[in-house]
Amino acid sequence: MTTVIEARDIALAFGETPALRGASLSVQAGEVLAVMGPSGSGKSTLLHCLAGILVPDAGEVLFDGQRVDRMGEAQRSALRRDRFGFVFQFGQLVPELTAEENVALPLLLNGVRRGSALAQARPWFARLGLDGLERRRSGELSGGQAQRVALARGLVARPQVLFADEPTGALDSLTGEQVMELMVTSAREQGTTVILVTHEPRVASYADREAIVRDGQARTLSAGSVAP
Ligand SMILES: Nc1ncnc2c1ncn2[C@@H]1O[C@H](COP(=O)(O)OP(=O)(O)OP(=O)(O)O)[C@@H](O)[C@H]1O
Repeated sequence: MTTVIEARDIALAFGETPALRGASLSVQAGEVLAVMGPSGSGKSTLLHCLAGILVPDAGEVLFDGQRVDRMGEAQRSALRRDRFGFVFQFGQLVPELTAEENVALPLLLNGVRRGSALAQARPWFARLGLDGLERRRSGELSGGQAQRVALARGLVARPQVLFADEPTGALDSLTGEQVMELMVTSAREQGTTVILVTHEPRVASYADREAIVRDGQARTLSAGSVAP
């Protein structure tokens, strides 16, 4: 197994509030890892450090052997754009753009020409059960549809790692399970590693492995909760 991304003993405080206190975690290429733990334990902060959104005060973050914590903002931003995909709790689609333009966005930001970006975006609509919704804007989509569009946007550029922070948190449980199933299946098909923050054990059951964050520290449980 190859480690794709790793946190080594990272600490981060927001002013007086310690969010991470010596958290370590390593994620293998191609695996789906669920990050669980109580509210306020540091899950999102850990995800943001792994993704190069936040820089820890101490410790190391490595992606493909490179020290992410030593990179400048421009380099981290390029890393996020070129190698990572993101899905958040509330899809955060750009409301002025159509669904297919939203999906194509990471490709457009990577310099792919519009025609080609839209051509790569379109197959995702059939794959995620969104046929016919290509031209809708986010205000004209249901929560589950919008989240599937956000998922397609997260995966369209075939990122090495998809970071998902409570991707089903705003959905009812049936819709949430459909989104999870699509996320895990699509990521596995293209070999994308998934790091998924969730409160919900049912959501975590789609993962290969779980990491538990408590009081700013992480520990990983061995495999055993493989997708049904
Ligand atoms: N931008 C911020 N400014 C100040 N404090 C913050 C900030 N972000 C997080 N914190 C604090 O850091 C700690 C960890 O927060 P974090 O969001 O990582 O936890 P979490 O486990 O993801 O929580 P939840 O499950 O409720 O989303 C909490 O005490 C939180 O209040």
